[in-house]
Amino acid sequence: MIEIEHLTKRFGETIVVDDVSLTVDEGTIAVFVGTSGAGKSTLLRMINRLIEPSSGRVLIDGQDTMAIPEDDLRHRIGYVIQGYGLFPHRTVIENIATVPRLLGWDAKRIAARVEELLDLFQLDSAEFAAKYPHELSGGQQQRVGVARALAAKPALLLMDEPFGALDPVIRHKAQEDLLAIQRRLGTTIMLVTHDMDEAFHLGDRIAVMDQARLLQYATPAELLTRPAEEFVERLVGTAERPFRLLSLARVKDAIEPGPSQGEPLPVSATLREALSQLVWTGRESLPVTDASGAILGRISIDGILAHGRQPA
Ligand SMILES: Nc1ncnc2c1ncn2[C@@H]1O[C@H](COP(=O)(O)OP(=O)(O)OP(=O)(O)O)[C@@H](O)[C@H]1O
Repeated sequence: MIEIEHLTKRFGETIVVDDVSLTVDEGTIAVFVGTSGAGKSTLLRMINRLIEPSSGRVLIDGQDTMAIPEDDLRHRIGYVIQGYGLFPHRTVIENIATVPRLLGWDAKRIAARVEELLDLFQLDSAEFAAKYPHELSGGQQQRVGVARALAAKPALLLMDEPFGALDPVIRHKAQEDLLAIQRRLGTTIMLVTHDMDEAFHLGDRIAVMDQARLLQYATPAELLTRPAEEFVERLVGTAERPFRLLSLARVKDAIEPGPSQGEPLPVSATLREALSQLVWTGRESLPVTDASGAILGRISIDGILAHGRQPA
């Protein structure tokens, strides 16, 4: 668990992060959004002490980060930035092995871990292991960057606009891969983004910052249905609200008994995907199937709309 207590950063007279307190539960993703210059990156960098706090403290699993030597701290916390920060003169393997080497792992253990990560990130070892960063596509570099950050099994992964340089298709794939890997490894993640869709897709909780202050820290559904301030409401996008709510719920949450006609929808689809398919096919309802293809019931436009409505 990560506990941030009254964290503040001043540069001269300017307060860049103002008395921020929040907790990130183990194995969850906290996403930071807000206007440019709100202090998101500074907050993130105070966690691994790339920037020293002016006041307040950060506890990792109950331990004050000020009591941990800086090198140890950075080995325990993975850090991924836009542009990936790969070492240009080191191969993919050498990049990924950086922290395990610094920690003095033996060669066999390092090789096994690198192999495991290449596999996890779908980078074929025979093809990629000996390549240099400039020989990789942006998406591949991004995967190596995240693999490197995870190499020594860090307790926490900090990600500052990790997908900012990727095109929309690769970006979506990178988000899906991150979610799958995070669920598998149980890593705690704090991620900064400008992209609200990304925030709603990835965040167990979303922190909204403006002018150095934390305005709200809540689940995606709470941000939509109970925004703390008008700024939060505007940032999440008033026109997008019902659709974002629908993307947070699944077909299984609105399934009804009874028959229906047409191409079935998987029970794992989001209600937004289901609505899109219903509108596109011009139907009032569609059958729903489980992973084996068995029909479970149906999903209807009326059933979906009830989930996107403003709460009473
Ligand atoms: N070393 C520094 N000295 C003085 N001011 C700084 C320093 N680093 C950052 N700032 C200022 O602190 C404020 C917050 O910057 P920060 O990068 O944390 O914001 P951000 O929310 O991450 O913005 P963006 O979304 O544009 O990356 C900015 O106004 C920035 O100019």
